[in-house]
This record gives sequence, structure tokens and C-alpha cells, in this order.
Amino acid sequence: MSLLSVSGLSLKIQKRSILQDVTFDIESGQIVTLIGPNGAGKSSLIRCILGLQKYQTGRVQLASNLKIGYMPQKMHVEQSLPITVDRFLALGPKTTKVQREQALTRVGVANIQHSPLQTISGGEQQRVLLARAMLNQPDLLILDEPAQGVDINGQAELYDLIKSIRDEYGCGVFMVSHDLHLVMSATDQVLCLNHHICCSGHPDEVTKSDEYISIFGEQRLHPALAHYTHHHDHKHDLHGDCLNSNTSDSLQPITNEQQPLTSEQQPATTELNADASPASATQQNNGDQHRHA
Ligand SMILES: Nc1ncnc2c1ncn2[C@@H]1O[C@H](COP(=O)(O)OP(=O)(O)OP(=O)(O)O)[C@@H](O)[C@H]1O
Repeated sequence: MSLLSVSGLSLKIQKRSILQDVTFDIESGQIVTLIGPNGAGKSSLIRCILGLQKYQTGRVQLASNLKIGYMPQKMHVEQSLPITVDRFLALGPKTTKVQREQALTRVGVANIQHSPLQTISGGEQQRVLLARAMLNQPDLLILDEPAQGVDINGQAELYDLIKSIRDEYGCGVFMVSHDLHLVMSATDQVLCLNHHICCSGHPDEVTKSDEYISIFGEQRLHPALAHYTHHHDHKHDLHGDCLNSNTSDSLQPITNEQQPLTSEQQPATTELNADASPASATQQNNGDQHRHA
């Protein structure tokens, strides 16, 4: 039983095709990393999954009573509205101060619980957002570019932290990154999105190979990071539309059937249909009418 199953999802906004026939599953305890260039549709896909964006065809199925913890791309801090980290976390799900302290401790920033939100660093902000996503003990963590604006060592530390949270809670993790080559090494499945899923697979074991070590040395890449080698069978035009690169004289659009799918479809019990609104998504996700898997 999948935590999340996305099948044949297509989205158009103002007649522009943003997502085309996107299909993948996330299982419990699995880490799936979604990569893709700017404008590829990564955030739009997350919005569809969260029920915040209507889509035209396909479906998003969530396991019954699935609890999602969502970490947005950025924290928008209103400079004229003083608020502490603790007050900010209290704006989310109903929690006690101790629970908020525990969440901050888990992400390594308990010392800033009573600091003004405006005064904490970018890296600390990311950790506060991660703590907020964990507050309702989610079954599925959705992280939109958690390492954005964090240096490479900070990125590795954050990935280690996310992995240890997954190990501890057994939750699934769906993580977005715009880094096309460097991904979290604990990733079970990389999905490369450019409006459609261009390719998918595991991060490389290349950093363990003798050839790699002879060139870069053993300590070149932090163990939390890994390379992802793309294996596209097509090219894109400037609009991101797909072109068949196998025929040099006549570039043809490729069909969705040619794209590698990430895993087999499995039945789930809660379905968000193409007309899902934010309200209905929440209801369906939390509603008593849905049974557990
Ligand atoms: N509400 C909207 N109205 C019009 N266009 C939109 C809307 N939302 C998204 N788009 C367009 O959809 C495309 C995909 O945007 P999206 O933010 O999903 O991409 P992304 O892969 O997350 O990009 P980035 O890595 O830059 O954050 C972009 O061209 C964007 O302009």
C-alpha cells in the first residue's frame, strides 16, 4: 500500500502545459528526490499533491488518514511583525511548548526557541521549517528544496538529519531539489522532471568506484551526497517541450509511453480527483469516511 500514488497527472495553467502524464508512487520509509531545472513544474506538482492546485487529468491517491508534514521553499518573515520561533511554531498544529522544544531539539536548534524569527540565520530558518513539518508526526514529509541557500557542508548535514528522521519515524520523504546532479545519497529513487518525468533511477555508486577515488580522492564528496547520472532519451526545446533526439532531421514529440515509470501502480484508498480543491483535499485526507490501509 503506497503512502502516495500519482498517476497520469497533467496540469495546464492558462493553456500552458505545466505537467504531462506524471506517474510515481512513494512507499512508507522511502526517500524520493524530485529534481528538475527552474520552471520544470516541481512546485506545481507539490501543490497538486497537497490539493492546492486543480489539475485536468490523472489522479493523486493518498493512504487513508495520511498525515503530511510540508516544508515550503522559503519562510517569508514580516520584518514589522515581531514573532519568536516558538510563537511561529505555535501557529501550526496545536502543540505544547515541550513538543515544540522537542521538535527544535530534533533538528538541532533548541537554543533559538525564544529568539525573534527575524534574527535567525538562513540555515536555522530551514531547520525551523523542518521542525514545523515534523510537529504533527507525519507519515509523509514533503520538503520543497530544503537545502536552498545552504552551503554544501550545510546541505550534507541537512540530508543526514532528514535521513535520521526517516530512520527514526519510518516516514516517507518526498524531497524537491533543483540541483540536477548532486542528490541525497540515501535517496531510494530520483525522479527527473521537466514537465514530464524525463528519467528516474538511483543515485550513482560512482563515488565508491576505484576510478572515482583515484581522481578525486576518498573524501571528495560527503557521504550524505551522491551523484545522479541522467539517462534521457530525448531533448527539450526552449519551452521545455519534448523532442525526439534520435532522429536528427525531423524532431518528433515523444509519447508518454516511452517514458520510464518509477514503480508499479498500487491501490490506495483515498483519492483526490482532478477537481480537488484545498478544502476537499483536507477533508478527504483527514475525513473519517476513509479507512486505513
Ligand atoms: N499560478 C500560476 N500562473 C501562471 N503560471 C504559473 C503558475 N504557477 C506556476 N506557473 C508556471 O508553471 C511553470 C512551473 O512552475 P513551478 O514553480 O512549478 O516550477 P519549479 O520547477 O518549481 O521551478 P523553480 O525551481 O524555479 O522553483 C513556470 O513556468 C511557472 O511560471
